[in-house]
Amino acid sequence: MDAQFSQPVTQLKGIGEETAKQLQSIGIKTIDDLLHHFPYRYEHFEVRKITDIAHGENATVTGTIQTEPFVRYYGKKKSRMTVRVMVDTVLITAVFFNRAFLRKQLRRGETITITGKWDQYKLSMTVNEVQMKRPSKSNTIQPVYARGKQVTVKQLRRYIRLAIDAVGEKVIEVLPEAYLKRYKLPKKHIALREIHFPSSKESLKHARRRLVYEEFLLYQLRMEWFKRYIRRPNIGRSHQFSYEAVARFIERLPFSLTKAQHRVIQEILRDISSNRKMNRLLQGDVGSGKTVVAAVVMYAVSLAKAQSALMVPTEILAEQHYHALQTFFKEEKIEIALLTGSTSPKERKEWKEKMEKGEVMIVVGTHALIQDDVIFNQLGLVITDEQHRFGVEQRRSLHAKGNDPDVLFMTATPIPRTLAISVFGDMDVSLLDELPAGRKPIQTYWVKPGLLERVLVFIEKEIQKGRQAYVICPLIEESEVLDVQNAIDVHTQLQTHFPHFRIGLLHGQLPSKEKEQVMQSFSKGETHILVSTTVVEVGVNVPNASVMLIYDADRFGLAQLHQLRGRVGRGEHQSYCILIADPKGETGIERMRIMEETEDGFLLAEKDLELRGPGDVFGKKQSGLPEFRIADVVHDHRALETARKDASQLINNDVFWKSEELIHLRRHVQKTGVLFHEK
Ligand SMILES: Nc1ncnc2c1ncn2[C@@H]1O[C@H](COP(=O)(O)OP(=O)(O)OP(=O)(O)O)[C@@H](O)[C@H]1O
Repeated sequence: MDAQFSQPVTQLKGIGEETAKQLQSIGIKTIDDLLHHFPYRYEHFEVRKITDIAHGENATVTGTIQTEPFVRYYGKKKSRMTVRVMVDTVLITAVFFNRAFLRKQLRRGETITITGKWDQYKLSMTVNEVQMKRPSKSNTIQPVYARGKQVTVKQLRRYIRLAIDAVGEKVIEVLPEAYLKRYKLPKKHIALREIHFPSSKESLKHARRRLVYEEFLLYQLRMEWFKRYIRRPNIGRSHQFSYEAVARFIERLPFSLTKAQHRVIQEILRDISSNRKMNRLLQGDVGSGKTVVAAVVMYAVSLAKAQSALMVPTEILAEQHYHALQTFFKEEKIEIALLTGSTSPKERKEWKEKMEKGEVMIVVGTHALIQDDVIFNQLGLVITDEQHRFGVEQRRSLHAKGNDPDVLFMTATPIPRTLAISVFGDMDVSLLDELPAGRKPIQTYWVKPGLLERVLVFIEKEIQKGRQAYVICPLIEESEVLDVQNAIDVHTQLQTHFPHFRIGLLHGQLPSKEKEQVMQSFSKGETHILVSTTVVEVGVNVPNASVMLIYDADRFGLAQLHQLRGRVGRGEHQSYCILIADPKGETGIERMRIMEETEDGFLLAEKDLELRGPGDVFGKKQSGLPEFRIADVVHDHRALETARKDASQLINNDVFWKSEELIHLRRHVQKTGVLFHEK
C-alpha cells in the first residue's frame, strides 16, 4: 500500500532474481508483500527449569553438552543420536532422530537450547528443535509462515527480517494519532516488527490488535464510502401510499403483530417511501413471522400502484407463501400470482399477460420468475427469501426486470450481526428478534441411536394426541458413501412399525407435483408422519407438527439443525426436537449439548462459527465472506464492530476529506476496484 514499498523485493540487499522468483511462487512480489506476509502461528520457546517440567510435556531447556555425541544408524537414512547435557543440576540425555548431520556441531562444553518431549523416568528429551546457544532472552517466540515448495520458513524469516530492517521507521502511519491513543495501539512500524519478530507475548498481542484494527478500518471505510456516496446517485422510486390504509390492513390480519414486526415494518416502509433505493436485509429467527412482514410491505407497494415479486428457493416454499398470502389478502381486491417450474404452460401464459399489463400486483415464485419472457409492468419491490440459496446472477437478473426496484432480502439463517455487516456491509439490516406470543420453548433432547425404540413410543403418544411429526434423514443419494440413513429405508421401517399411521415420504428426487401433494397432505393433517430429507429445512410451516426427529444429527451444522428444529413449535402446542447421534469427537458432543441448551439461533450460529468456521455454516463456496490478511471476522468481531463505527464517523465528517493527517486513509478509500459486493 505504501508507495515507497511497492518496489520489487530485489531492491533489498540480499535478495536476487532467483530468490525473487521463489518468493513470487507464494505471491510475494514487493517489499510491501513481504512485510504483510504475516505468520499464521508462532512457536513459543520459553526456557524452563527441568524440575518444573511434567513427564510427557513438550518444553524448552538450555544446558551444557557433557559428552561426545553417540550415533547409531538404522539402514541408510535412519539414525538415533544421543548426547548428555547438564541442565540446571540434572544430567539428561538428549535424543535426536535422523539428525546425525548435527554431530559436528554438538561439541562438549557448548551451550545448547533444546525443545522436545520430556521423559521424566528415563531423564531424556526427544528433541524437535535445537539452537546452538543460549537464547538471548528466556522467552522467544518464532514466527511460522505459510510457505511454498521452494521457500523454507527459515528463509522467509530471513527475507522478512531484511525487509523490516530496510524500511525501519519509514513505514507510513495510516492511522490517526488520536485512534492510536484511544485504543492504545502501537505505531505501524512497531506493529510490523513485532508481528514478525515478537519481543514478548504482550507486544505480539498489541501488534496483532493494531493490524487487525487497521485492516478492518480500511475495509469498513470502503464499505461506508460505498454506502454513502456511490449508492447515493442510485436514486430509487419513492412509493407513495397511505400509512393509514396500511395500518387498517394490519388490523385486518388474523393475529396482532409483535412489537418487532411493527418496528421492522416501519423501517421498511420508511425505505420504500423515500427516494433512495432500498437495499435491506431482514433477519428473523425461525418462526419469527417474516412472511407477514413481506405481506404488509407488498400491500403498501400495491397501494403505490407498483408490483412486488417474492422469490423463494423451493416450490414447496413458493406454494406455502402463496397460500399464506391468500389468507392475508383475503379481504383485499389484489390478485396474487404463483409462478414456479410446475405451473402449467396455460396458466403461465395467463399470469404473464396479467403481469405485463399490471393487473397482477403480487407474484410469488421460484427462479421461474426470472426467465426472460417474464415481463413486469411496474416492478417496484423484489423480496428474496433465503438469499443464500440464490446465486448473485439470479438476483441481479430479477432486479434488472424493474426500474431499479427496492430490494428486501429475508433470511432465517442466523448470521451473527458482525458477520452480516462484513458480508452485506453495504446493506441496512433489520432484525426480527421476537417470537409471536404464546409460543412454548421447544424441548430438545440428544439421544444415542440405541434409544430409538423409546423415541418411537413417544412419537406415537404425540400422534395419538392429534399432533404430527417430522423425521429427517440426511442425503438420500450418498447414503452408501456417507453411511447415513436412507430416507426410503426409514420410511419403510416406520410403516412397519406404525401400520396404523399414514406416513409420507419427501425428497428432492420426487417429481414436483408429487412433492407438492406429499407436503399438502402433511399440511392438511392427512399424514401423521413426514419422513424427509432436508428439503423441509427452509420455511415449511405446519403449526400442528410437534415432533422433529433428526437422524444422524451430528452430520448437520448447528445452523441447519436449528432451521430443522424451527419446523416445530410454530403453534400453541408444546414441541420437541429429538437428535439422534453418536458423535465421536469432543466437538461433536459439544455441538449436541449446545443444541440441547440453547434455542437462540444467533447464539447457535456464533457457536457454530467458533466450532467449525464460517465456511461450514454457509457452505464453503457460497460463504462470500471477504478474506482478511490477519483479521478473523469471528474471533475479532469486537474490533470489526469498533472499526465499523469509526469508519462511519470518519466518512460522515467533513474533516475526513480535508485533514492532512488522514490523507492516507482517504487515498485508500478512493482506490477503485475494491467493491466486490453485489455490484
Ligand atoms: N404476530 C404473530 N402472531 C401470531 N402468529 C404469527 C405472528 N406472526 C406470524 N405468525 C405465524 O407464525 C408462523 C410462522 O411465521 P412465518 O412462516 O412467517 O415464519 P418465518 O419467519 O418465515 O419463519 P421461518 O424462517 O422458520 O420460515 C406462521 O404460522 C404465521 O402465520
